[in-house]
Amino acid sequence: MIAAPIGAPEAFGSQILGVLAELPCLTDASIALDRPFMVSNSLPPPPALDTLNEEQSIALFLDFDGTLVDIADTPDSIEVPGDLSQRLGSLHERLEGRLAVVSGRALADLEKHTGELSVARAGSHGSDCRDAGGAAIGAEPKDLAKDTRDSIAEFAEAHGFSLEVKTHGAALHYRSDPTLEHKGLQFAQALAEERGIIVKQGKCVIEFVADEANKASAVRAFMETTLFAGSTPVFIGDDVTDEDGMRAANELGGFGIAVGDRPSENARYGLASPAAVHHWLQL
Ligand SMILES: O=P(O)(O)OC[C@H]1O[C@H](O[C@H]2O[C@H](CO)[C@@H](O)[C@H](O)[C@H]2O)[C@H](O)[C@@H](O)[C@@H]1O
Repeated sequence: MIAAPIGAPEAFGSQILGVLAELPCLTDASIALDRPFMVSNSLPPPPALDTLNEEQSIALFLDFDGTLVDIADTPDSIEVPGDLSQRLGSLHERLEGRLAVVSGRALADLEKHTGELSVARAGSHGSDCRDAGGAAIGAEPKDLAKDTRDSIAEFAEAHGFSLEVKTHGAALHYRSDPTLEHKGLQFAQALAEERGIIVKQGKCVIEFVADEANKASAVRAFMETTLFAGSTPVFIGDDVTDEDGMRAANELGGFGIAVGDRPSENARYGLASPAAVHHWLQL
C-alpha cells in the first residue's frame, strides 16, 4: 500500500511515500522543507502529569525508542535503565492501569531490552496489542511473505543496509550511511506497489509490514477496553510513526506530546528528550 504523497497533511502519518526526499536521516532532527504543514517543534511543556490526572483520568501511551530510551547507533545498542520495567509498573499503578507502551519493535524484542513488562503494550507498529497480563487485544498480526522477506534481505546485502529481521516485518537501517536513504525509499516504493505491503519511515530506517495496523489503531483498540474507556488519551512520541498515535489521541479528546527536535503536526506539547520524558513522568 502506498499512502498519499507527502504534502497531504490529512493523509500523512506513518506511511510513506510520494516525494523522495534526499536529506540524511530525514526524520532524525528535522523534517524536509517540502512539508510546509509541519509546525516547528517549539512547543510548550505539558502541565504536570498528576495535575492533569486530577482534572481528568489520563490514559498514557508511550513510544519506546527516542521517547523512553535515547536513540543509539544500532537497534541492540540502546541503553535501558535496568529497572525500567519496575518503574513503568509503578506508573501503571499511579494511573490505575491506564498505561500502554506502543512500539515499532516486536514485543519479544522490546522485552528483551526492558525485561518482562507488566503494563499494557503494543508491538510491531500497533499490530500486536496486549493487556497488562499479556492477553491479546484484537486480531493476530499478519506477517510478510517469505519471498518479500527474501527480496528485502537481498536488497540490504547488495546495497549496504543493515537488515533488522522482525517478528512481523523487516527493517532497512541506514544510520551508518544516511546517503542510502533515497535508494532505500525507491526500492521500498517499488516493492510496496508490487507486493501490496506497507512501508513506514522512521529515524534512519525504512520498515516493511503486511498489517494495516498502526499506532492510531493501537490507541483506539486500548481506548475501547473497559479499563481505558472514558479517559483522556495522551500519546508521547518522537518519530513519524508516532504522529498516528497523537492524531488518534487528538480525535479521542486528548493530545500528543512530541519528544525532541522533530517538528510535529499533531502534538500540543513538547519535551526535549527521553530524559525530560522520564522527569515529566516522575519515573
Ligand atoms: O516505535 P519505536 O518504539 O520508537 O520503535 C521504532 C523503531 O526503533 C528502532 O529503530 C530506531 O532506534 C534504533 C536504536 O536507537 C536506531 O539505531 C534506529 O536508527 C532507529 O530507527 C528499532 O530498531 C525498530 O525496529 C523500531 O521499529
